[in-house]
Amino acid sequence: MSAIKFELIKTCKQTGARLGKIQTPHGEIQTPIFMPVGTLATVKAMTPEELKDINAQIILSNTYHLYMRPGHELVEKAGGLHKFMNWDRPILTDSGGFQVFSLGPLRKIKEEGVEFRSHIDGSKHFISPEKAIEIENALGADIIMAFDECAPYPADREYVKNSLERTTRWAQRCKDAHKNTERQALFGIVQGGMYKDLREQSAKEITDIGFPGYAIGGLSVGEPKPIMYEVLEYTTPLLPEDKPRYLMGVGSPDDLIEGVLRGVDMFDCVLPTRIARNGTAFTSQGKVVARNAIYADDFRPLDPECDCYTCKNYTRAYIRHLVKCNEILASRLLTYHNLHFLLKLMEDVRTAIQEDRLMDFRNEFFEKYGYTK
Ligand SMILES: Cc1ccc(CCc2c3nc[nH]c3cc3c(=O)[nH]c(N)nc23)cc1
Ligand SMILES: [Zn+2]
Repeated sequence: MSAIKFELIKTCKQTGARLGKIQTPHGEIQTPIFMPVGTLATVKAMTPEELKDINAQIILSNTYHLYMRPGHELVEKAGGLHKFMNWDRPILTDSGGFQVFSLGPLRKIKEEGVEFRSHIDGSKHFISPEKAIEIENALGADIIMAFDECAPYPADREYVKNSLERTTRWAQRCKDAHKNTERQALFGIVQGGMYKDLREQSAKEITDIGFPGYAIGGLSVGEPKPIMYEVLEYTTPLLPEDKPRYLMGVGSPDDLIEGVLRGVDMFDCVLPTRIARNGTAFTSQGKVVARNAIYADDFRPLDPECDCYTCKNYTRAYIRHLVKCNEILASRLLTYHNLHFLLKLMEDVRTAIQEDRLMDFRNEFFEKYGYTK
C-alpha cells in the first residue's frame, strides 16, 4: 500500500492539462500545484500560519541541507520535520542529489554514491542512495525523492547516457532501501538531458522499477525555455497517466502555465521567495522592482488586482522605502505577495481546466503579463 493516492479528476479537452487530487497522510493536495520551497525547514520569512492564510498545501525541504545542519538525527528526535517546524500539512523532501552536484568541483561521483565537502565547514562527507533514503525516512516527509544525478547543461550524449543509467541503478537501490512505504511515498526521477532517445530510455527504466509518482529532473538547469518545453512535450506522455508528475525546479509564471499545458501536475521554485528578498514582486502586469525610483511616490498597491494582505495594506512607496532601508519587513511583505501570486495563479489554472478553457486563460495571462508569445 503506498502512502499517497492520486485521483485524476479531469483532462482539459482544449489542452490535455490535468486536474487531480493527491491524498497524503498529512492531507490533500489539489493539482496542478505550486509548492513553496523551504530548504532549511522554513519557507524563508513566512510563518506556517501565514502559509496557511495563502492556502499553501504542501512545502518542500531539503535532505542535503538538513543532514548538514541541524542533522537528520536531531530532527528525528524532535518527532520529525512536521513537528520540528510546526507544519501539519504535506511536506516533500528532495534527495540531496541536485544540491550535492551543485556544489561543483567539491564532489566526486562513484557507483557507490557521491563524495563531497560540506559547504559549511569543508568537512568530507559521502552520500549513497541508501544514506539519502535513511535521511529522508528520518525527516519523515510525505513525499520523498530518489537519489539521482541531475546532469549539467550542456552535457554530451555519452555523459548523459552513463549518468541516467547510474541514476536508474540508484533508483532501484533507493526503492530497496526505503523502509516506510505506507507513510512516505518515494518518487522516481527521470533524467536523460535534452536527448529524446535518452529521455525515453530513462522514462522506461524508471517506470519499469515502479513508483507512486514520477519527477522530471535534469531541467531548469540553464537550458533555453523552448528546449525545456520541447523535452516536456515528449517526456510527460511517457509517464503513467494515473500517477502524479513533478517538474523539478520550475518556475516562473509562464513556465508554470506551459508546464501544466504539457501534462505536469506539481512544481517547485525558489524564485518567488528569492526575488522577494531582492526586492522584486510578480504582478499581473509583469515584474515590479520595488527599489526603482519611479515608485518613490506611487501610493498604489504592488498589484492593483491582488487581494493579498500586502496589497490590501501597503503601497509601492512604502515597500520601496523598506527595501531601500533593507528592512526585514520588506522581505516578509514581498514574499507573502509573491507566494500568494503563484498559489492564486495555480488556483485560476485549476478553475480554467475545470471549465475547459486553459488555452484561453493562457493567452489572456500572457497578454496581460506582457509575455511576447
Ligand atoms: C527544497 C528543494 C529545493 C529544490 C528542489 C528541486 C531541485 C532540482 C532542480 N531544480 C532545478 N532543476 C532541478 C533538477 C533536479 C533534479 O534533476 N533532481 C533533483 N533531485 N532535484 C532537482 C527540491 C526541493
Ligand atoms: Zn498581493
